Amino acid sequence: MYLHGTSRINARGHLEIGGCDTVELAQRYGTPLYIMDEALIREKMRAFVDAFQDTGLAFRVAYASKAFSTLAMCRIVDEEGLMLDVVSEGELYTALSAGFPAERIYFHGNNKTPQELEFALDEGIYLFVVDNFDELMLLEHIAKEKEKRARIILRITPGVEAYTHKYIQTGKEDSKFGFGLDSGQALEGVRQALECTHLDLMGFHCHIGSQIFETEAFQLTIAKMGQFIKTCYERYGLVTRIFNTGGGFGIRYHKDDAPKEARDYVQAIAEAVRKYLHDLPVLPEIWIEPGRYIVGEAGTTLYTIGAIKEVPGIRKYVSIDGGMSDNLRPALYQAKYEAMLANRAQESATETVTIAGKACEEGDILIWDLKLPQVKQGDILAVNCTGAYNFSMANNYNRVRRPAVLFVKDGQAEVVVERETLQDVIARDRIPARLAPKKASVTVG
Ligand SMILES: Cc1ncc(COP(=O)(O)O)c(C=O)c1O
Ligand SMILES: N[C@@H](CCCC[NH3+])C(=O)O
Repeated sequence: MYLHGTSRINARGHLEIGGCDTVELAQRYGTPLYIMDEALIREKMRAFVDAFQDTGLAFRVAYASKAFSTLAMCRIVDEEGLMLDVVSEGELYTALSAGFPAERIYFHGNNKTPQELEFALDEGIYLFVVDNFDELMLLEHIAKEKEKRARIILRITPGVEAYTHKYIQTGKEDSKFGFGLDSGQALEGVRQALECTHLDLMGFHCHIGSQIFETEAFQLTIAKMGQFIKTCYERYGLVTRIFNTGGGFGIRYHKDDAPKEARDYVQAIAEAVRKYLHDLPVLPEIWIEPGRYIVGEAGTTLYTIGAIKEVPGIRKYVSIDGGMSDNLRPALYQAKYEAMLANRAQESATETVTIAGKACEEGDILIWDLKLPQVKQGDILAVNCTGAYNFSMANNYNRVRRPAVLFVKDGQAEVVVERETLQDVIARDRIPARLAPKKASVTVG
């Protein structure tokens, strides 16, 4: 397994992250357990900022909080001075509750509700990324009622197909997101936005997908957007102040993945910006909004190995105490992960096994054909690169309790999200009086 950030094998032959022995963490906090390497998160954020600083462009780096959003994470984003992209009132509420300044937050989403728009407007967020004509009218109406002005940028679908899973391609013309560029919707969106008396059109956004390795897709997008931005200036005199090129930068989940460094992505973006936007009256501020690249490699999930079943001559299923409830990505995108035995990290692989989750679904397979030392019940499996879209997509299917999240750094482990309790599982259930039991039958929990 590829070791990221502060991960290493310690003298006891155990996987260590952030100076903490993961086997001890599993014993102390239980499994499944999400572990986040705080130093690596910060390093990734700084890599983008440093790379942009070297380009000399005016820029902003945002963190896409959908990848992993908790109060503690928002504190780190704030301390590192990044902007924050939220896509729901829940993410916005999390950020504000963490003391994240509203003026560094902006709001994404293809169906923001009136309640969400009002909440965000009242809190004074920096801007809204308007996704469609209906939202444009709705936001104008709400801002007018409140006698406020809202900054906006329009989300444009540039018609670029990035090489990634089709469920996470978002830049193609046939997408639920954004104003289509090729169809002319984008230009019409600009015309309508400029007529809105309570909206300030600051610029544009586009995001072509996620887990993208090639820089060419970003450059092609900038080329198309550069042309569009020029057309907007010529036709409407619109000076584009902000051009957000989105996120989507790929990471190394698996040995076959070949991502680039933050610097490579930024240099490619900067090169394309200079090439395709140089003849504008003002070069817009360039924004990016990575999620996965910042937190993905920083996350590791620990599981305890339970039942082992051999299907003679076919395969050996090794079951863990989690699965698609804490990591939906293999079931949803056929995502591939690497893993190791955290308690026997120096031992060489002698068998090929399939890691099965505990959900009541045949498709709950976390990793097919993984090479490990001879596995025993009670071993601790560490799956790496689980920092993005694992905790944030976790669910209670089968009424499974969602795991705790730890931040580890310099030998210290801190719980940033508690493990759900059995009481949490039923906390919002109500029994109508007519169905009330004579007495509760549970004695634990
Ligand atoms: C609009 C938008 N911005 C940013 C992101 C973050 O993407 P990633 O985590 O791949 O960087 C996404 C998710 O794909 C997105 O839809
Ligand atoms: N959740 C997805 C990516 C989509 C991100 C947001 N548009 C993943 O796990 O890869």
